[in-house]
Amino acid sequence: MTSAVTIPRHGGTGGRTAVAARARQVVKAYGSGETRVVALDHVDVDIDRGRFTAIMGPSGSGKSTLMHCLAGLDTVTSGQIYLDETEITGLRDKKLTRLRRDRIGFIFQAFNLLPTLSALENITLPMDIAGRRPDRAWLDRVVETVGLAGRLRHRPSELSGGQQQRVAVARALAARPEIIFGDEPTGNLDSRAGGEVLSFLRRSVDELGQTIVMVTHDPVAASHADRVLYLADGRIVDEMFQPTAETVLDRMKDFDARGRTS
Ligand SMILES: Nc1ncnc2c1ncn2[C@@H]1O[C@H](COP(=O)(O)OP(=O)(O)OP(=O)(O)O)[C@@H](O)[C@H]1O
Repeated sequence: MTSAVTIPRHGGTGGRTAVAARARQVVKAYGSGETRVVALDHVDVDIDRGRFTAIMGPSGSGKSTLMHCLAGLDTVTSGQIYLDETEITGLRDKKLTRLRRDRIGFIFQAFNLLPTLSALENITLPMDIAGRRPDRAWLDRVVETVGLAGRLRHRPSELSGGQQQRVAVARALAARPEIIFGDEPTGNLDSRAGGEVLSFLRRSVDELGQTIVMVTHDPVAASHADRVLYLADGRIVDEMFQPTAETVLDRMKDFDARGRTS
């Protein structure tokens, strides 16, 4: 363990608010007239800092749209999104790009690693681009947390899918973003590799104080979260704290029985 690193704990928010991100009355509509689709219908949500939140719901319910709007990857039709105290809706492109680069981390289903770079070079690439010097002690801690020590000189093609996604997780964690968004981060992995990645995400919340929001279809993946939000037809219709795979699955069946899912 490296003692030089300050580890924020639950409750200790480092002077920031206990809510990492907020959506207020967010509407996102695509198209117009007959083809208009309301993907988000007046969504209000607070994302707690230092917690792991999963977003679930049937196909087309608005999960990715909500994540993209919260992360400033997509604009909203109306309403506001805040990252900590910064309202990101209304920020101009340049400022938004810088905010995403400096304050938000992403993990996608496709690992998006550069094939010619080593694992370590991939991990530090976003910081290199931003001209930021990686905090060595933090980087060591992250690499240790995601279990990559000994693999750092390997190229992505020399790593398994699970290891590649762990590099992507380390890349997201290395810059110490305020919040990490994951869109089906284990969607391309078998259950064992997926389980490993999920436990590293869990550890990064418990041990590094990271805030994570993850879209998933998988009750087992959702069971690693502290809280599950359920979307249906662009609205948050339910939530669950301290989920287990069984309780999540039961809740999904319940929705099915009530005809709320497609
Ligand atoms: N670029 C777009 N143009 C038009 N409609 C869109 C666009 N993106 C999403 N939609 C629509 O918005 C709704 C919500 O889509 P979204 O991708 O957020 O759902 P999801 O819950 O993430 O679905 P899935 O689980 O299938 O990925 C859907 O009806 C979808 O067809």
